Amino acid sequence: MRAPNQAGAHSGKQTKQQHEPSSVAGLPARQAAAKLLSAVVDAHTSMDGLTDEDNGHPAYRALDGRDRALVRAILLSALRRRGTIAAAIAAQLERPLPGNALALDHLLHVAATQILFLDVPDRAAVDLAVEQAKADPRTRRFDKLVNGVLRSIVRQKAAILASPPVPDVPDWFVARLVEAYGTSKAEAILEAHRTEAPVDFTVKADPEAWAERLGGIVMPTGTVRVARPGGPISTLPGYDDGAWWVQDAAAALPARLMGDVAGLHVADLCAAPGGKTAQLIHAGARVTALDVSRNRLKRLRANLDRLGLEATVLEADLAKFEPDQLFDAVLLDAPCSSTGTIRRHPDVAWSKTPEEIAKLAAVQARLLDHAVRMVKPGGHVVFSNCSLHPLEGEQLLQTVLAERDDLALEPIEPAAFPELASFITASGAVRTTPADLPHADPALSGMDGFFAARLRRLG
Ligand SMILES: C[S@@+](CC[C@H](N)C(=O)[O-])C[C@H]1O[C@@H](n2cnc3c(N)ncnc32)[C@H](O)[C@@H]1O
Repeated sequence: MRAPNQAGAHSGKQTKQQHEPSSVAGLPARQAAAKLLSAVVDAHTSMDGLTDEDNGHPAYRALDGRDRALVRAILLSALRRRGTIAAAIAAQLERPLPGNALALDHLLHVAATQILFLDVPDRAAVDLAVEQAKADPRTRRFDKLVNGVLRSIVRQKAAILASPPVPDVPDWFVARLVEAYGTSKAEAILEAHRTEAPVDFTVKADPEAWAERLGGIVMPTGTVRVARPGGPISTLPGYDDGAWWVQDAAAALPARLMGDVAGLHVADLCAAPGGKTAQLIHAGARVTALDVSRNRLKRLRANLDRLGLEATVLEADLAKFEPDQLFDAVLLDAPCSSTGTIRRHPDVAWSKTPEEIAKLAAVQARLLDHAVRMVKPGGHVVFSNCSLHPLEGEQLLQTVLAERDDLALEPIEPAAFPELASFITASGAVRTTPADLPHADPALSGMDGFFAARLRRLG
């Protein structure tokens, strides 16, 4: 198949997209999927924002519930398997698409995703893609190429899916993983990323009984894990009674590193939507939960209400916050690149950039400085985030500790936390990745990438 030449394809930047009104069923959903895919990979926008039911992308909000669900499904698979899909498309072309053929590229990705990974009839995926190409001046002349490439992918589907895996994240991301974890662990992380994450629950009590009721298993760390819950979360048993909350197995670890917090006044900084706040209150702490985001604090309040738990909630920017008292202990679950959550949010690998990771590391160092000032001398500060990149974890901590003499790392002892032993690093911090907590069933494997360290304020 011949790829279009540079002159024949126009980038979104050069030509305004002019969609003709479409009466073809299913076409608006595919058009919206291509627009949102472009927003993630070209404009580095997060999928959560684009698919927000009230404030999301207009093309998404114009769809009904069924089409919105289809767009989300297309995007999740298109981003999770982007390398595989790109390779399948490239293999059908005599030469690569030019870099400015973005609209055509996104259209092909959206259609190939449906053919390879979704339960959409192949014929519908191909025909709608051809219609989509014809409806857009940037792609109109390539309708035959679209048809040929996609039909070829349909014919080769089994072989494509059986071929050796290629990375489904950008090259820089692979390089960072290899640098941090070595080739074989990096490959295991990339493999874990290919399967959708299970749903994890932190339960107030009796994990075995809840695992049975929810149709899941109890993980070695105490989290209840369900591969495919039988319906929306809010319809599951125990939801209305506040018996549990959804929280990845790795996200449940940092609060536990604070040890026995019963009776202590603990500040949960960067607290929303409140998973760790709930753990701390449930463990007997008096908790002040602070976050800068009003919307996210609304979710925190709703979550605590449902769980029947109480905290003092503060809307404030931690970087400017001056407490009128010092806390016994502080948890800082800092805003980060979220690259540890790639299985749940496959857009993260494509929407984040190395520059952003460096900036976020600097923000976190500043927030940690404020967090330390808020704890009484002798008190614990647990610092955590859901990044896979050492720049935001191991390296950040090393720099902070080298710069200040009022802070010491208090290593996590495997004897005190035997269930965490395999995640404890040589220096006594906790590091998890999606390749950890393996299970024979990939749908029950893995956990988010997290870094957590326990520090003590000395003076
Ligand atoms: C990783 S999330 C926290 C997740 C939460 N700890 C939990 O377990 O549910 C990071 C949070 O940091 C908040 N945040 C970002 N910058 C902040 C700042 N300068 N001050 C306070 N909160 C901030 C964000 O609004 C976000 O809710």
